[in-house]
Amino acid sequence: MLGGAMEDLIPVTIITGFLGAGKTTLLNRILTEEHGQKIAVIENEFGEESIDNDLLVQSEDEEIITMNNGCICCTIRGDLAENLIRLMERKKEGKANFDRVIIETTGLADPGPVAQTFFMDEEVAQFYMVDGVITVVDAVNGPRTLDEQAPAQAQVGFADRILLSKVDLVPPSVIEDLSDRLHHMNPRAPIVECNMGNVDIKEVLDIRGFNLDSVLELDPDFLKEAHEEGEHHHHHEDGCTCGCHDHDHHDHDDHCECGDHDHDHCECGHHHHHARHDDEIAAFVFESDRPFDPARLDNYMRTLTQVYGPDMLRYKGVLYMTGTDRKMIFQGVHMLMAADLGNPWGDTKPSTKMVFIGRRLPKKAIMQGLETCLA
Ligand SMILES: Nc1nc2c(ncn2[C@@H]2O[C@H](COP(=O)(O)OP(=O)(O)OP(=O)(O)O)[C@@H](O)[C@H]2O)c(=O)[nH]1
Repeated sequence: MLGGAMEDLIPVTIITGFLGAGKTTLLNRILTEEHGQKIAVIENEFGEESIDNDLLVQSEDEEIITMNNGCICCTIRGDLAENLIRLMERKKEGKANFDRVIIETTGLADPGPVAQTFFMDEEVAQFYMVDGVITVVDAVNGPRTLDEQAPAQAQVGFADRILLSKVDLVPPSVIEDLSDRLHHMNPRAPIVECNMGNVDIKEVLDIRGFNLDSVLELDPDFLKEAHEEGEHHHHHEDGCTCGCHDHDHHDHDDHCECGDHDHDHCECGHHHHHARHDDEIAAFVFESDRPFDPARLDNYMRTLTQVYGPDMLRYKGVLYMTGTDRKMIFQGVHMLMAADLGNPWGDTKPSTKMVFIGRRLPKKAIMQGLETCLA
């Protein structure tokens, strides 16, 4: 189960970001700041020599475990669980003193399986909870990395917070474009600029990204664009002349045949917000004023995750359901889902808002599928 945010669980922050993005710089900054927290660090890197370990400032209070015989998102995932358990045993024996853990992944790691360790491994889940996934995106190399590297995209899709590093090295227009792009890939994650890892600690620790109680905050502009785009589809189908026969995929650019890959200037005259980059990872939002039928939704979500789970990075929603006057808070990571009753709707008009972040998900089919679950 996700989100069993019990007070005595040790919060774990997962720092990801592509090679050279600035993860170690950020981590060093956190470790040197006066925040009064005792932090254990798990460093994962490739290669036999632990280089980053030497780069990390070390004080006597810190536990630093280096895992350099493989990648914790794949080959040595079991070792991560083992290390976490060993760390907890040492804490119990009074040999290690920490009240939170930070994991720095390799630049190529997919944070999904790393986060899943905390839900799938029962022993680990007994002691630890994921607080959040922080993804560092480099403003200098980020745009190219996102174009070329699937793991970099997954890291963005998975993030609870995106930290933009090296903003000191690029003009504001680059930051603006990159932020815009990241926001469309993952509207859930606030984007925070950080220079040499310099960021308010509150943006990194205790963000409760996996907490079921946390509200779903989506930028109204993103929602507005999502609506406009929906309207556009209908309009488009009525008589578009751009020659693109697969309008459902227009926003993802998958099968667009209009031949214009810079859709900002697509000659069909329409404005394609999402298609500026052929990003594998994208987000969409489902909204409705009608309540869901719980059994139908449960059934549908199970089927959906069975088929598309590997490509469903993060999904979250505040749901309007029949049979209760309370909000249903729902979220998932790949195949794992969890739902919990939240506060009563009270004076607010009940409505559903769900966001899906994934790898080339069939947006139209999922929207239609969800529609059939409405009462
Ligand atoms: N100018 C500038 N340089 C930065 C910033 N953040 C990091 N760097 C530099 O970028 C380089 C890479 O930073 P690291 O923190 O080692 O990056 P990393 O993500 O840990 O790299 P890997 O462990 O190789 O994946 C270093 O030389 C840093 O000093 C920043 O905000 N501005």
